[in-house]
Amino acid sequence: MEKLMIAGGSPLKGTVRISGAKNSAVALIPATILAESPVTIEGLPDISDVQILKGLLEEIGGVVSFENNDMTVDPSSMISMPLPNGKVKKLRASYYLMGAMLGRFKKAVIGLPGGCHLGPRPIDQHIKGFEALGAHVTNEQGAIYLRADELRGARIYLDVVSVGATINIMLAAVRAKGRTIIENAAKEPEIIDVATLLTNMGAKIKGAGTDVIRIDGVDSLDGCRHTIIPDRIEAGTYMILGAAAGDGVLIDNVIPHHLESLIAKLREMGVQIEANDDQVFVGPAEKMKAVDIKTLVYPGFPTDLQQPFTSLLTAAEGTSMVTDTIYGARFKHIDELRRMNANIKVEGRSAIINGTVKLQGAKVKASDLRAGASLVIAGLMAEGVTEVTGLEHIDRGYSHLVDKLCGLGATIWREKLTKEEIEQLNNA
Ligand SMILES: CC(=O)N[C@H]1[C@@H](OP(=O)(O)OP(=O)(O)OC[C@H]2O[C@@H](n3ccc(=O)[nH]c3=O)[C@H](O)[C@@H]2O)O[C@H](CO)[C@@H](O)[C@@H]1O
Ligand SMILES: C=C(OP(=O)(O)O)C(=O)O
Repeated sequence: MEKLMIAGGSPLKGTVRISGAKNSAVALIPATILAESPVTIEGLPDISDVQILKGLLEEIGGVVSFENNDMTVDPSSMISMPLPNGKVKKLRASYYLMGAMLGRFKKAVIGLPGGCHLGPRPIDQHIKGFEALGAHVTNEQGAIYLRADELRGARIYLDVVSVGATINIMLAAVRAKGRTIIENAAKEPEIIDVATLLTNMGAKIKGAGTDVIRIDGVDSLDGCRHTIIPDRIEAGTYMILGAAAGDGVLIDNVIPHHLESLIAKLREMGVQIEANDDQVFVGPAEKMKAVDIKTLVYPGFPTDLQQPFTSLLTAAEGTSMVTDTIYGARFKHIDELRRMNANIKVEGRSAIINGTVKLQGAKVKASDLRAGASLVIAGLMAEGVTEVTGLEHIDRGYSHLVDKLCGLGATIWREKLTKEEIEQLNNA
């Protein structure tokens, strides 16, 4: 086990290259199950979620190679092995094995997923979709059992706009007989990315990226090559970092259109932002103004950037309010930021941040992935040394974080935890 050591205060400068999108990667990899021949996905991020999914595909008989960020999956010998426990609980996106295996084998047994603890994260809309397609779905001792004699296209209205349910239903429906219509679908860029891969495999999908997706099922899907989109959340994290502790940071390999809500908010604070086709420059701000943000489904402000943004707001002059309408309890980072001298109150679904304060280095713990990102940003803004534990969360979603930050001039390194520190963490 390791911790991150951050000596704050050195202004960050230079260029950082963004990796492939985690939330695409974790759906594209299971989608390969649906093909009859090898699929190559180029530009995957080096994160633990990708490694775990690779292991899961191997457990069901896939032949997988992963070199230089490109993964080739030969799914031809896969079988519908039950995956009730173990690795499936280490990440959220193992739920995509349900849709993909149901689509290909018409049966699957998958344990309930893990992922960030952000309050309740039900999968009722995924199950509603599978049932509408003709699957019989039961929950037995924490594992979801899915079985269908045949999948038939259906009209499915999502009661909640859900990224996971939209993609999962799409994965199963591409191999159903007839037409499926998903209404009130999520519109995140990762959904378009998955639809692009499936279309290249031979699927017939229209409307991905809008709130109505039409899928005409096909009998079989073939292998293909696909290049993943850049990670808008990783890019957004570095943009926030550039504003919080930067002296001119160029973010390379980004689709600025995916980050319009963040760009608008940073500009409102007084941060200088210049965007071109695939780069965003974040310039230094003399003084930053407090702003309010409310997380919404895409293209609204992403919940996954709410926690990193909160750290930035500690340096803004005045009172800011952050409201998370997607995950009302996504505030576990706040206690840790308070340890670092932040002046933040949580009331219901909102955090109220009073600035400006100078953050102070402290020993803090990442409770989830983006809490980790918020603490790293805070550590780089702070006076003195910050120690961040809970790196297993950060490693789920940030490829080569230390190397990328060192490349921008940060003083940050990983250190092994001592026996005493491990004991303290286990007892906390
Ligand atoms: C692997 C992945 O892509 N993770 C992302 C995905 O998570 P995930 O796909 O789990 O998030 P959803 O879009 O499904 O969740 C949105 C909201 O709907 C609720 N809900 C969802 C499904 C359901 O069946 N029933 C239900 O009530 C959730 O509790 C949440 O309040 O989108 C989230 C919202 O943008 C992001 O924070 C996560 O980074
Ligand atoms: C919540 C997140 O991830 P997951 O859904 O994989 O837990 C995230 O990426 O911020």
